[in-house]
Amino acid sequence: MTSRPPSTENVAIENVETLSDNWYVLRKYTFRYRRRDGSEQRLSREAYDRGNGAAILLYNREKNSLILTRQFRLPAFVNGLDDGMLLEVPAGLLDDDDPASAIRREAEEETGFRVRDVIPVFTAYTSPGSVTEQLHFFAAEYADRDRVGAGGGHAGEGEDIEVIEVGFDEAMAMIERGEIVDLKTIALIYHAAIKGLLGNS
Ligand SMILES: Nc1nc2c(ncn2[C@@H]2O[C@H](COP(=O)(O)OP(=O)(O)O[C@H]3O[C@H](CO)[C@@H](O)[C@H](O)[C@@H]3O)[C@@H](O)[C@H]2O)c(=O)[nH]1
Ligand SMILES: [Mg+2]
Repeated sequence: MTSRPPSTENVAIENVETLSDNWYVLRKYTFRYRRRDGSEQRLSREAYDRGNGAAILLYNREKNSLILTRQFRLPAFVNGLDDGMLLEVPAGLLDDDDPASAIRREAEEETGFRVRDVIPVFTAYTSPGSVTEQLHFFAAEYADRDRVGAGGGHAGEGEDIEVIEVGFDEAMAMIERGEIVDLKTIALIYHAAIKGLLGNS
């Protein structure tokens, strides 16, 4: 996020306080907000800034399949996800890369697949009431020969990522059975269905 807060004729940020700056940054913003009826309110809101990210649907038309990752997610674990193991499309933070470069890097680190052409699908705020993150969604076709490594992520950073190839029909059924419960993953699988990337065999 930019260091200088934005403003409009209806919103003026008056104060920014850093509440936590440990791994990522939690800030408290105090701002004047002009309501639609013209009256003004002074409000404060907290926003968690962990940077922006990218996610990708890796799909294979011939096999009618896609690549998912499975890893332990502490926030989901402490909020009701049985053993904390979450199925997701490959995804990661941009760090200092542009979205397309970042998702190529993350796809290879996490799954071992080196993808060439990545197609931008859409960009969306993942949790706009509390988290600043914008997530860039991509799709790319993969083939077995594109696998150049085992994936798995960075063990030194605590990543322990299992790579799973799933049939499209099974992935749709897993959403319905509540076995795929990650929103970015559901969004990309539904995108594949709606656009006929998979499932139209
Ligand atoms: N030490 C420490 N490490 C952390 C912490 N939080 C995250 N990490 C480490 O930071 C790295 C982040 O990995 P990425 O692959 O870049 O990000 P991600 O966690 O997969 O995030 C992706 O999925 C998120 C959830 O859907 C998205 O929010 C995000 O945009 C991105 O797409 C991982 O090695 C993770 O263990 C923390 O509080 N402490
Ligand atoms: Mg990741």
